[in-house]
Amino acid sequence: MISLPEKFLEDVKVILQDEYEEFIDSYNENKTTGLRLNTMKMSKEKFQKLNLFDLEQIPWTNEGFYYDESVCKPGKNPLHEAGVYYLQEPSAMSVVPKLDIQKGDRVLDMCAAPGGKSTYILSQLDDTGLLVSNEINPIRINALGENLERFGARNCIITNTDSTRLRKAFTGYFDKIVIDAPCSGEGMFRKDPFAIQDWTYSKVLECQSIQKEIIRDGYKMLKKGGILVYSTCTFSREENEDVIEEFIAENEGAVLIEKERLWPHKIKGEGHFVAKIQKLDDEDCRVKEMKLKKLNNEIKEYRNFEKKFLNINLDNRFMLRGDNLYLVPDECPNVEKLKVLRYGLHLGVLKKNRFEPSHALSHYLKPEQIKYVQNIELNDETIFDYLRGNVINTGESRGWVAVAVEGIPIGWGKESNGVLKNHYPKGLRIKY
Ligand SMILES: C[S@@+](CC[C@H](N)C(=O)[O-])C[C@H]1O[C@@H](n2cnc3c(N)ncnc32)[C@H](O)[C@@H]1O
Repeated sequence: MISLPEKFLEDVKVILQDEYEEFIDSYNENKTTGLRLNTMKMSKEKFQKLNLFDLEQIPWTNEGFYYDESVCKPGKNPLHEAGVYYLQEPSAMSVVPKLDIQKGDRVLDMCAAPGGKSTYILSQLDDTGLLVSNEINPIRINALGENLERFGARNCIITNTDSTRLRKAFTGYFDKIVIDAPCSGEGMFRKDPFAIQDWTYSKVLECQSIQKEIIRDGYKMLKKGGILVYSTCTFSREENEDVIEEFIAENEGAVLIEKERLWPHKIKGEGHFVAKIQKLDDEDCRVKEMKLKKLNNEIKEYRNFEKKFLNINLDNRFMLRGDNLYLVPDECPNVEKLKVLRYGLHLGVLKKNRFEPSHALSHYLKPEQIKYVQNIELNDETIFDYLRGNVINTGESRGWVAVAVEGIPIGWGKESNGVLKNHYPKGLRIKY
């Protein structure tokens, strides 16, 4: 049995009373592990037909499955690199369904890295609406960028700022907001011994003060009728009910729709707290649309690439940042005052007399939108060679070719004289 902080145990005993022993016994069980399907890339039916990893349905999430990490490693499967699924702790999958995302919604994820909630929101938006995915930490934001890119994000802006600046930019703008707040991480104890070492009661109180600030700012960014979902992976009353109750008491128009605790002795998961609030009061919104310059000659090389290698013609909602070309979301607020990591989909780089497509573009496009696709079966070792950065002998000379696994594009290669030169990004190449 792992050794847990005394004060933590005392507080949980007060909350759980008769159930306390059952809760303590759950620390003798193994941690649970799950994956969540990206339905923009593969249907549930097709995924289940592949019969991988001996999966078991997670009851509260249609797209979520348990797997047993002692018998399989889904993180090392090429479908993971292809963005077909995301590895996520099962109880954390209970958060996004509470948002009841509708196609076309404007959604904000305020504390987004590494992307567990944002990737889920993206698949539910299904290439419509807008996701603003924000992360305050400039290092953690890189993993967020990679995960969103892998999921095939187009209608997504990634910002790197604090809640106050965000509030000033987006007052009254969003239909849905998720705050997966920084917390003392008590629900991580079974998963990560460092979380136990790192825990102190002062950390609980420090987190509470940050949480109160974030929820205040978050609420201001909702439009009338909008929904805010607040969640933590911790058990303390201070960071959960206390934050929500104080907030509701201070805001007349805020209605608590539901709150739920997932306990590891009651469900198969590490534990979570989720509260859903609706805003009934008015909020003035002054957010302006981003002004886009029509680009013609500047993007000539992109248009040449498109004509030669794609089967689609993208709308002229382009933006140039240096020589980086972006396709901005259909609805794009002016974010010029914020620090932005991605303005929608990064299409690629305009170089002298040529266009080089981005890795993100290969993940966004459907195979039928690409002229040349080199498909590799999941059980063919060649796919691992590609992911390691090796060249592939194809015997053809088609130029830009998307490499796909089970029909899902996973990256680019440039083919000439029968050889496909590898363009899988160096930082993502696998070492096994
Ligand atoms: C629980 S994690 C988010 C996990 C993420 N939602 C997911 O599902 O993958 C909380 C995040 O809040 C960020 N954070 C820390 N302090 C913050 C603050 N003052 N304002 C906003 N976010 C903060 C942390 O960097 C961390 O990435």
